[in-house]
Amino acid sequence: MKKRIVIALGHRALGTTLPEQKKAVKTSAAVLADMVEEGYQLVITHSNAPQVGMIHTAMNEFGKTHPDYTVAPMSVCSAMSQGYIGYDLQNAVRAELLKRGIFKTVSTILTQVIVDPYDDAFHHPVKVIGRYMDAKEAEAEEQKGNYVKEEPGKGYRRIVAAPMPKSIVEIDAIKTLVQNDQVVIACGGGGIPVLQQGNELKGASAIIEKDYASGKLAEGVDADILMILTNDKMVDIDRDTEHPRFLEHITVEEAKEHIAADQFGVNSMLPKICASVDFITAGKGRSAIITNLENAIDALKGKTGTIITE
Ligand SMILES: Nc1ncnc2c1ncn2[C@@H]1O[C@H](COP(=O)(O)OP(=O)(O)O)[C@@H](O)[C@H]1O
Ligand SMILES: NC(=O)OP(=O)(O)O
Repeated sequence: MKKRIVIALGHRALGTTLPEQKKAVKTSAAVLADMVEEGYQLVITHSNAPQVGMIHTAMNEFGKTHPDYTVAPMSVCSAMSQGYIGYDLQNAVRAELLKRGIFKTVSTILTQVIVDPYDDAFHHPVKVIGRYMDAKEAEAEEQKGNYVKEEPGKGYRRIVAAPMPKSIVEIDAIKTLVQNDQVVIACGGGGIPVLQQGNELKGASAIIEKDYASGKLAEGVDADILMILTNDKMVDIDRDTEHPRFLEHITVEEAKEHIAADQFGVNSMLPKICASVDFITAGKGRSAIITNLENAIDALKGKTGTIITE
């Protein structure tokens, strides 16, 4: 039976601007097509913070010349980012598969993810989105009721709430496609955060951390492997000391010990490790791999990367 894998593409595998993304998806598509050739069933997901910030800025610019325009909600910008990234990615993967004589539908599912309206994250925005702003632009954002954070020496960035994903609304559609051996892109940018109100789903002003959504997605499609592709070949510990150590193969228990020892960046590596631990713990025989695009295929063969198992 084919192994099912959820692959989460981070910033490096996607690029941050339009031309960068166009180029990056081609490089990523070649690796994703290698995985199809290796016999894996793929569910792909991705980051979106630079793209969603860019879309939000563009929508606001439009508003300046259209007085009856109301600011585009973050959930709408999130949906646009899924469409825009998914469009580039699905075409790049489709073309790469065709080049190899593989005829497989690649589609993007516009995915909504339910969040809890009482999630404490709504009171403590931490998720950085978009480009750097100068002090004047930052002040204008604050006057609109938005939150900004200063990064000394670099400028200001917008920050939004990052509530935890509770459930994936379109999970049955995603499962149907992957069960039929099609390539699916889903839960992009952590999914569009929505609040359940009776029969209605209302967009929430937030961005879900894509690593947590990736873990939920991997659970939802009952994947064998959750692969998170980020900047570095391996996760390390004691990284700010003279003796950093790469983690090759660790168990969930060891991962938990490193979490307790604050070994991981709170808004960068920690969500990747926590999502991996939750995914592995929720099933049997599962594993998670954290590495970069260049080493993805070798990591699947157990030759490199940080591999986490039960
Ligand atoms: N212990 C760690 N090992 C490896 N990387 C870490 C660690 N702690 C923090 N990081 C940071 O996590 C970054 C990757 O996370 P992030 O910037 O969120 O990227 P992505 O877009 O891939 O999700 C790395 O570039 C590194 O700076
Ligand atoms: N949604 C999300 O987590 O995006 P980034 O990985 O770009 O921060």
